[in-house]
Amino acid sequence: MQRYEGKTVVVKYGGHAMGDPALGQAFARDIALLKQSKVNPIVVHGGGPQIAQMLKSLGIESKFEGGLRVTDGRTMEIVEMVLAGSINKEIVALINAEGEWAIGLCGKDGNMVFAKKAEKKVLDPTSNIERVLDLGFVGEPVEIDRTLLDLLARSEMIPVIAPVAPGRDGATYNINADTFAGAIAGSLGAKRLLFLTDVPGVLDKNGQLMPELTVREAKALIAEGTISGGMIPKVETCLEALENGVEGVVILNGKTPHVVLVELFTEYGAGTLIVR
Ligand SMILES: Nc1ncnc2c1ncn2[C@@H]1O[C@H](COP(=O)(O)OP(=O)(O)O)[C@@H](O)[C@H]1O
Ligand SMILES: CC(=O)N[C@@H](CCC(=O)OP(=O)(O)O)C(=O)O
Repeated sequence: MQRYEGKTVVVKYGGHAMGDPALGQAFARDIALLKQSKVNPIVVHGGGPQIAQMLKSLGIESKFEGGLRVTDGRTMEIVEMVLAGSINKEIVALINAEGEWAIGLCGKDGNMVFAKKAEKKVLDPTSNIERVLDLGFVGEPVEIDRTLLDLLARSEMIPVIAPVAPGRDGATYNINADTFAGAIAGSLGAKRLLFLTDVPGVLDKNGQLMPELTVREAKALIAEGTISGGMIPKVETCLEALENGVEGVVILNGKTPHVVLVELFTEYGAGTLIVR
């Protein structure tokens, strides 16, 4: 445990890893245990499937471009309601039930994160011309003020953060939770950034877990197509976080009970560790 004492560990808790009450409780227990072990845990959560469900119940269709939710004004209201409201408070309550003091936040609180409208470019396969996608209120984090997080690190509180942030233009932006977690971890120079997803980690051509990867190896796996789909932006976020000063990033299965503790406190860990 000593290896992480006094160190910051950012845990990205994805929407696909949530839902099962027993798993949720095990996750909250791990986070509580980190705090009790003098580690500084910070939870950044997603909630893609839960947003989709709420939109559906309101008769609004979910639309994605390049893995990002096209977010008009009405959708942004629902995204904020679900992410910074119900999901955020659910995670806070789970951690509090383990005897700790969690505090639910989003980028707006304490002026923690400012975003700007995302400029996602795609190459049109037929014309080979690059075009900029208009994703509405999808943002990317551009300014992070660590004052509040530093204050909380010295307190009993565990921050639980939703990936919603204001822009200097007065709008509210929806940010991909992986991107948001990477930006927070980078700004704090975190010791570890853990991504809890729905696969054991990065798998090789034969579907076998790769316990450790360097930046160079990860780039090669993307180029040869072994890393594909949703794993591409996740690994790219990992590489960016490493460039920004995070010491190690791990992709692991959030559906395995107590995976956070197994990763941090056993010799072999649990998922794929990516290092510089
Ligand atoms: N080499 C690979 N190793 C593991 N998963 C991969 C790989 N290539 C593509 N994937 C896909 O990436 C998915 C994880 O990305 P994503 O669905 O975006 O995760 P999340 O919703 O947790 O953010 C896996 O479920 C898997 O289908
Ligand atoms: C811009 C964008 O796509 N934002 C995401 C934010 C939530 C998220 O990323 O949740 P997961 O981690 O569960 O996928 C969305 O609206 O779904």
